Amino acid sequence: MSYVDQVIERVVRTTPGEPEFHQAVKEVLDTLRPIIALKEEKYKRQAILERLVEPERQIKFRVPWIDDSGQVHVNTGYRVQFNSAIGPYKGGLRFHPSVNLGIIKFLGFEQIFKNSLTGLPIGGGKGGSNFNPKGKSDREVMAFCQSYMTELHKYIGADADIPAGDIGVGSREIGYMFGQYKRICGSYEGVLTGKGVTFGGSLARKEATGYGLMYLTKELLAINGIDISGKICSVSGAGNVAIYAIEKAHDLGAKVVTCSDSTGWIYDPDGIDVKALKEIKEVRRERLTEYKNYRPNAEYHEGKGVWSVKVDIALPCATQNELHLEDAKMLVKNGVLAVCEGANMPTTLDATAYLQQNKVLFAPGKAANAGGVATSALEMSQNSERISWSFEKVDSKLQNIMIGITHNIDEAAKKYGMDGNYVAGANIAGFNKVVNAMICQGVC
Ligand SMILES: NC(=O)C1=CN([C@@H]2O[C@H](COP(=O)(O)OP(=O)(O)OC[C@H]3O[C@@H](n4cnc5c(N)ncnc54)[C@H](OP(=O)(O)O)[C@@H]3O)[C@@H](O)[C@H]2O)C=CC1
Ligand SMILES: O=C(O)CCC(=O)C(=O)O
Repeated sequence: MSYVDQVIERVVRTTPGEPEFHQAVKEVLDTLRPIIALKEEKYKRQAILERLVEPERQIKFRVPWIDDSGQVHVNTGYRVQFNSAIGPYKGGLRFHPSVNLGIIKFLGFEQIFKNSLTGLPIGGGKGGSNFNPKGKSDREVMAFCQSYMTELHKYIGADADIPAGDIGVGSREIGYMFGQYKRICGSYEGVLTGKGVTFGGSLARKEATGYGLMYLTKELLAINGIDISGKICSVSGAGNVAIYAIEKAHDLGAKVVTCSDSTGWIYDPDGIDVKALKEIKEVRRERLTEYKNYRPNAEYHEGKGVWSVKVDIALPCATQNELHLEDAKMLVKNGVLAVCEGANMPTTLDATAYLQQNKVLFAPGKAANAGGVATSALEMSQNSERISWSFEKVDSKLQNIMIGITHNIDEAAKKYGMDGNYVAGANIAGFNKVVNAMICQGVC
């Protein structure tokens, strides 16, 4: 059995019940085979892969909180500090009822390579809870966030581990957690990113993941001789990443005709109205059923279906494993040119393979959505310097980072004879830097 297969087998055997983590490890290690083969003995002796797939630390804790009626609830909190070879742990917090250790580990593992691709000094981590913020009052969300931070503060710090947002965690939650950290530690420091701009947040962080996705998509198409202007796109999700991906796609001359949430999806042939979407999702925190009140010509459908619409570019921006083989087949049948992932691991392994076999340009999330964490790292720089940069300055740095990532993954794929395989390109480029740092730092 090859070294890669031994490590995959060991991961599956020793971490039962973590299918998303297994999926992420398989995807990365499979594409790294040619690189690992070049130095197999050295990596084996150093147990590089065994160290890479084992988190440096995983923290699991009780989060008790009181609802508005006086009832006490208990949720489980997590923080997985995966790899600090190239910088302090960095990665978001997810509050969603589906959260478990395996999901946080897959996200933390992906984050190692993503953060490496940004070119900035940040290691990989992720956290969250099975708490569901949906339908909770602001006071209940605050009570939960304060309780979560009361435990988490022991393990994080501006130079140690810097969490941010993810599904279910936006500026409201980050604000409550920042307030509690400050209160407990008596320290005003850049311990979280995605903060409000009046207390240390960076301009353009809110927009960064979605905008970054579109900067990379535009560049990837351009490398392949295609102009993004005039292209029709489908987006899934209606949260932070989806909203700002749609906004930037429209700025770039493309038209997004779909979005979705966990209950249904919208088809708007005139292009999604971003102002209405922001009002529904960011301000009123409502369901997408409300969209028809703003745009009577749009269609609302229950359940899933965005990938059945004929488009040039598909942008999954909701959650993991939301684009399946049947969806990939439908997209290919409808002539899709590119699939660029705004979410983390939204495309299943067989769907990814099908898209690649059918010559669809496929940009994996760890490259395509890296603009969020990159801008978080820019927020950390501003916090350290005690200054705030203008929106334009941050946005221009973000554009340069995303263009850099696009060329980096393209060149890495070419260098190892896998021209056009951007999954391999992203994994190779991310891996090389982290492994080099791990070897230089000795056995730790
Ligand atoms: N925020 C960031 O900066 C970054 C986020 N990401 C990734 O992007 C994705 C979206 O994150 P973000 O936009 O921040 O999260 P949000 O919570 O802002 O939005 C998530 C959206 O996806 C929908 N959704 C979530 N879970 C499911 C599900 N199980 N089935 C169907 N729809 C679902 C939500 O529906 P509903 O409205 O009903 O809840 C919502 O519309 C995630 O994969 C995240 O890890 C990646 C990089 C950075
Ligand atoms: O901004 C960050 O630190 C993390 C963003 C994130 O969670 C992600 O890239 O998946």
